[in-house]
Amino acid sequence: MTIDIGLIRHSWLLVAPVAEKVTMHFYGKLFSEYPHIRELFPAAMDLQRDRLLRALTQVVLNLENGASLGDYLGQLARDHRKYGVRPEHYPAVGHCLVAAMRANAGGAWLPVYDEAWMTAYRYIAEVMIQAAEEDAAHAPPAWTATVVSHEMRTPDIAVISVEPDQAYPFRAGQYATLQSPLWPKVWRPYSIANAPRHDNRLSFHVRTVPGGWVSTALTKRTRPGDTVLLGPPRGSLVLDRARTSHLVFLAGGTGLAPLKALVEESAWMPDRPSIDLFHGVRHSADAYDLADLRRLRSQHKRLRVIQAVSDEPGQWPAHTAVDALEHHRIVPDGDVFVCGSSGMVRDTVIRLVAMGVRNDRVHTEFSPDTSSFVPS
Ligand SMILES: NC(=O)C1=CN([C@@H]2O[C@H](COP(=O)(O)OP(=O)(O)OC[C@H]3O[C@@H](n4cnc5c(N)ncnc54)[C@H](O)[C@@H]3O)[C@@H](O)[C@H]2O)C=CC1
Repeated sequence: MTIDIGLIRHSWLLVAPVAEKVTMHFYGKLFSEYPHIRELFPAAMDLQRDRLLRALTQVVLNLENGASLGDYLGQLARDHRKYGVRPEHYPAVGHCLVAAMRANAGGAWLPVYDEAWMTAYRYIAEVMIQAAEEDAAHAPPAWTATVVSHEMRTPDIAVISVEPDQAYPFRAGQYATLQSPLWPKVWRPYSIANAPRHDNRLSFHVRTVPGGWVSTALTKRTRPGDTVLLGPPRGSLVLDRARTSHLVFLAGGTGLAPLKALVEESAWMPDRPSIDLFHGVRHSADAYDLADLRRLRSQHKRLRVIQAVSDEPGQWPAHTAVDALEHHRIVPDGDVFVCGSSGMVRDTVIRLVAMGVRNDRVHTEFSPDTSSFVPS
């Protein structure tokens, strides 16, 4: 089948400015015409709507690039298995999507756009159904994991270790989506804070987000012996083992989690890289992982850990992780990994590039179906 990329792009330009209206219309139509599909979704749909928008944008932007579109759709399909999506749901979604775009294009929608989108959608559905089937041959849609330890390290940061009920293959630096039984169908991403271990355990750094359902459930209402659900591992914040001699890690708050996993992984490499890990926190009391970082430093002689405190008047020099990097006059000559809030990541990358660090040496997490990596 040939997808008419020109028609898809042209029609997308008509609806992109009213994309939110399109998604509202889409879900309204989907749930009224196919009520059985409603039960796959959580009660509150706000984040879900955003995800659809982002997924559609990714598809439209990547139509020429078969390999990257295939990878993206494959990941989307594997991740959607945990929602209970089945092949028979795809035609309903395609039908409602095209109808929602047509209805919101201000009368400018042409019949040829219908055909172009249905052709593209059939291709997307085929790729996703096949990827989900292949995945089902060796992995469950989600893993049940038992909480084995739950430590409140500060009044609002918990370090939680879980043991999945079956093997959970992942790479250091990746993240998983978590669901608490207190909020069925609501998933939130958290980085896995350790490299793969023989006992299969995973640890997560969770800060209570005010009003955040999952983060509050995990920090305040979860205890050892409880279970959580884990979606499949995702993300590309991983080490390229071939080119690691000196690494700089810049973490903001609980953005430390994936970088700690990378430190652990590199500690086991035959040619251990030297690592400068900068951990930025707002107040000294937020340095929730000092004891573990000290333990890591004793195992990894080429690891340097520098804590930076940004919001304490009287502390000098008051700084963020990247301020501390400059203060120590370290000029990164290898890969630099940055993880924290989206503002921290954005501003840190700007500073790094201004310092002369090459763009392709800077690694950040970008989750394609969330605007930024925002647990809540
Ligand atoms: N828990 C996890 O597994 C992961 C969390 N994250 C994200 O990391 C963030 C951590 O948040 P919190 O722990 O509340 O820490 P936070 O956002 O309060 O601050 C941590 C540090 O980042 C600095 N910072 C904040 N904005 C900055 C900016 N624009 N430029 C430079 N530095 C800046 C602060 O001054 C502080 O030193 C959250 O946005 C979370 O979504 C990211 C990946 C994994």
